[in-house]
Amino acid sequence: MENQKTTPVYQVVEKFVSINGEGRRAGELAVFIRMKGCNLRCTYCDTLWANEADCESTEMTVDEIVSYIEESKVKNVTLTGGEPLLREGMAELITAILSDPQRRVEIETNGSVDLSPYCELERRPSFTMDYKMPDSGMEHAMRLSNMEKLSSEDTVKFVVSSRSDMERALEIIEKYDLRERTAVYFSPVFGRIEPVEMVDFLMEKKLNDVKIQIQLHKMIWDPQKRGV
Ligand SMILES: C[S@@+](CC[C@H](N)C(=O)[O-])C[C@H]1O[C@@H](n2cnc3c(N)ncnc32)[C@H](O)[C@@H]1O
Ligand SMILES: Nc1nc2[nH]cc(C(=O)O)c2c(=O)[nH]1
Ligand code: SF4
Ligand SMILES: [Mg+2]
Repeated sequence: MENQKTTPVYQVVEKFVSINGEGRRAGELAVFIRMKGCNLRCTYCDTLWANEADCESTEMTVDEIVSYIEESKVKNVTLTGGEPLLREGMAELITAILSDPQRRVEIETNGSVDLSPYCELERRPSFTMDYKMPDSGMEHAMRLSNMEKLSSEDTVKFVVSSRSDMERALEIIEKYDLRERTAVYFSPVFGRIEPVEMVDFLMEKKLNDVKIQIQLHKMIWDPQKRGV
């Protein structure tokens, strides 16, 4: 009995179907599963509520999450948070979701958690990995060994607040040859920087193969609205 494996449960703070407002599949329908809790505290986080210890959550098993996804009839699944990769049993959940060959799993992750265990899965999820900028206050937490784990199916996202953040992003892009490895996105911290300033930066630096993306859901709904 002592070695009996316990079934993992996941603390889910919200689940919903929407269009993906971010990343390579922006504009497509996706099912979102948002996990509670985060190890970082970015200055701009739009989901801080999900990281609070007293945030209400529902304990869900793998089977319950997969049933919810199945019932939605939506193929794109986004696991987010909080920080989804802090949870025990994430590999098990990803494998169960991907047992349907039609589905795709995208993981929004904060750059501080080792991606290796998930790269070794039989079907690998797609990572949208933030590299946290100086203005987030969390750059010190970046796990640089993740850079070499990224493939052409993944994305590195720089969520920038200022010109100096963009200068830093450019240093990182060049240092790790990111455009040769993976997709590279710049996204504005909502309301903190004018997107036109970002376009000007790309033009000034002749920065090819970098995409600017504004969170689409915040254009469609009230930017504070949850569950969309
Ligand atoms: C809420 S986080 C959850 C996943 C993970 N903790 C992370 O940081 O990647 C999802 C995405 O939203 C972005 N984000 C959070 N607050 C934002 C804001 N105010 N403006 C733009 N993007 C934001 C994060 O940078 C991240 O790419
Ligand atoms: N519509 C919508 N798309 C998203 N893509 C990534 C999100 C996230 O919070 O990780 C998100 C979100 O919160 N809403
Ligand atoms: S890592 Fe993600 S969830 Fe955590 S504080 Fe930063 S943006 Fe928010
Ligand atoms: Mg969000």
